Amino acid sequence: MATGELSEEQEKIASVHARLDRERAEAQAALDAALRDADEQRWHREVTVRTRSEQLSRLEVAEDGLCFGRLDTATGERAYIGRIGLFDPGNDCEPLLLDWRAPVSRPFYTATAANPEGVTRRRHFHVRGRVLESFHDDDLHVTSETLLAALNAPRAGTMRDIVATIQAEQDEVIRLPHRGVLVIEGGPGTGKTAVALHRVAYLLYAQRERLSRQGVLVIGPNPGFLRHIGEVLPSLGETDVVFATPGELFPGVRTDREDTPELQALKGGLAAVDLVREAIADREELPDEPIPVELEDVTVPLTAPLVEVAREIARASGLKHNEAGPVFRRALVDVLVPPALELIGLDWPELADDVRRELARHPDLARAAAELWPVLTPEGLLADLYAGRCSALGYPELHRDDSGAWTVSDVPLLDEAAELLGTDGAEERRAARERREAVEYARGVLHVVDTDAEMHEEELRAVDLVHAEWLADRHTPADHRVLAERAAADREWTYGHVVVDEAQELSAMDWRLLLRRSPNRAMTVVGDLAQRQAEAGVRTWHDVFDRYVPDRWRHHRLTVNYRTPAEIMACAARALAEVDPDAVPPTSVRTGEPPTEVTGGDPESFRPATGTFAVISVDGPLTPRASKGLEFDVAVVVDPDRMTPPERYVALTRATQRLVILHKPT
Ligand SMILES: Nc1ncnc2c1ncn2[C@@H]1O[C@H](COP(=O)(O)OP(=O)(O)OP(=O)(O)O)[C@@H](O)[C@H]1O
Repeated sequence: MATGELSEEQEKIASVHARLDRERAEAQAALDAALRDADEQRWHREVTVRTRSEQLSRLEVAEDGLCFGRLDTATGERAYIGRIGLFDPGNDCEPLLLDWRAPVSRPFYTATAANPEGVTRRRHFHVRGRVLESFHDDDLHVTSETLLAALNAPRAGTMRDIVATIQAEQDEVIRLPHRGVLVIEGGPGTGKTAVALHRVAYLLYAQRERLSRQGVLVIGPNPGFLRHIGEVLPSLGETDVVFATPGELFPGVRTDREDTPELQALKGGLAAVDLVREAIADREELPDEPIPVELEDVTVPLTAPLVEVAREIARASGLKHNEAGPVFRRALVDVLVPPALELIGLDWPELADDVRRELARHPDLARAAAELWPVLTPEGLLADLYAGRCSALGYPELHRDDSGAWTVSDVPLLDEAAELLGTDGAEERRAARERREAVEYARGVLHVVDTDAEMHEEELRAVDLVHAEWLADRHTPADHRVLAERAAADREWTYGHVVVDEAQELSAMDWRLLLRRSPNRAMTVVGDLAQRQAEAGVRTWHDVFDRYVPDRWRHHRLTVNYRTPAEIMACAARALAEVDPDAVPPTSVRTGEPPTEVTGGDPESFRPATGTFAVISVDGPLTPRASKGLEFDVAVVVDPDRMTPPERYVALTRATQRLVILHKPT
């Protein structure tokens, strides 16, 4: 590495930083101006402030490792690759720095000696702050020095982005143009999570307009995992992403309580849809005793057979339970008219109309309708089911004392119930009323404007140009919450893209819920069937996706292990063979030290002076289940023989440097 060349490259890096500084100053000035501008309409100002703040934070996070590579091509071109794209306005907007996601940057990740894609040199920069310490050129076929340096470095508490070292097999998946469900499968440490997150960043770049309107949902198994991966996308400047665990997918509920494996299996199977249907049907009741409805002259008994006829009419309407409530009530009136006339003893058509009117307004009948066909909420329905109704339905095992203390497996059931119950229309009626009022108000405003000034007939008037509906829309305050907040609070929100990590753990009912959130079926699904710990989880990907996207799902396998050195992987491979004798373990890219096996002693004694550390044991502090997707420089696995084979496989593949197997003395 010649000194002259180093200072030439340093100059280049300084110039891209200078450009970044200028863009930041411009964005800051625009933000300050928007904040000062009191004349601008409030909603307009809020939008400008938000857009500028987002732009500013994107530019700020790009600072760290802004430019990490250079590509030279056979045609004599030279391009610098970085975290964002920067252009030179003084030079016809020539690119100064290419965004890593731009199509022209692709050969930086994919060129090989066998297929150089026109690349003659790939250069990696090692930058600290803004100072270029060194660089090296790789010869397009050996494992890059930069990759090994990144993999050998001690881990921070949270996952980092890998933009500077994405490998060719990973790049292919990150940019795959597939529009349906993409299943990425691979053993532990093959970079599935890293790839899925970089795919999100890539899609946000390639389809920004659509995805920033609809947002992206990323599902991870538990809050610890979400914390672990939570920094990757912000470090790439992306924020329109909602992160959630399966226990947070029903608005208003947030839980990490687990049912027993038996209950998870019962609630997770598709038969649970019928269970929810039965629970609703159970609330469309017949009276034990006839209910007296007192009319002016006679008292008519509302008997079970009459209610049954009304119930059949309501059910035959095909409407959801809550939406069919008014149908049931009208049917009750209809079925009561003939017995009422019989009791009165007269059968005049006009009298029938009077009786019908009286019944329709009758409080006894309204009360009876509300009891026999109540308006139900998903939470109320399931709480009543678990509190006792489950026994009569043949599921006594569902009973629990704290019926409203939701578990993760209740979440898709609540969502199913919301689907089957529908709304009672109150929300829609309120929205329609507010809109009517806004239009009325706008009409009034237009009327004032129209009559205020004296005008000639041929002159254009406000009402000729502006409709009341349009004016009302302009003044209805828009919802300015950030997308992530709006989406997370709305059960009917549909996302532009859904990513599911540790997907092997999700039940059939979880998938039903998630596919509702993704009507366009644009999903990236990441998992490893050999690591499945949940009883109700995925057995084969065909089971899940043949049902929903028979010809729009693709399976892609990653085979290289970037986390665990070969010696540790060889030990973990024995656990893998117990899970599935035919499974092929991933190939480690690094070698390291063999695992240490000891009997007795304090796990804490293995804690390294620096770097991350965990003790994984069925009794905690970190259980195999909670360790899913995480990694540590040093991992102590306590009594692996007490774990199930998939638990053991997960626990033994968490270490990046050193694995200690500690047997408790018997
Ligand atoms: N190209 C790469 N450059 C640098 N680091 C990488 C690269 N690919 C993966 N890694 C690192 O390898 C480690 C394992 O990656 P990741 O957690 O995504 O694997 P995984 O397949 O999701 O594992 P698991 O199945 O155990 O959840 C992470 O530290 C990740 O940053």
